[in-house]
Amino acid sequence: MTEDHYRPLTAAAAAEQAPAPWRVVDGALVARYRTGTMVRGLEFATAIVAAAEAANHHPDIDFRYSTVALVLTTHAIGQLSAADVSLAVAIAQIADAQDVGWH
Ligand SMILES: C[C@H](O)[C@H](O)[C@H]1CNC2=NC(N)=NC(=O)C2=N1
Repeated sequence: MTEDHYRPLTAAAAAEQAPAPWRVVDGALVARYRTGTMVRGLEFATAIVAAAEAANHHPDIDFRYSTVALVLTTHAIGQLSAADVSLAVAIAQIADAQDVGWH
């Protein structure tokens, strides 16, 4: 893990760099996606876990019948880092690829 990977970020910087629907709440990046069914939610979560494993950086996942909600923060430094933004971007790309919305 390079130092840059866990480069600390201010809430403002993370909010600016993370794509919709990600936003900063209480010092963490959060997003809630509407999957519509738990089956699609599992497909979405499975792709998220693959990206998390590849990055060795993991979100908290709240997996429900029609939504998947996510929280990202860097436990190793107890605050937001570049790794959180990077994974948020990857998850937003997975959502786009799977046509998962958030409204
Ligand atoms: C040893 C391993 O690199 C660490 O435990 C990783 C795993 N995934 C992680 N995920 C998150 N969100 N924060 C971390 O600090 C973190 N650390």
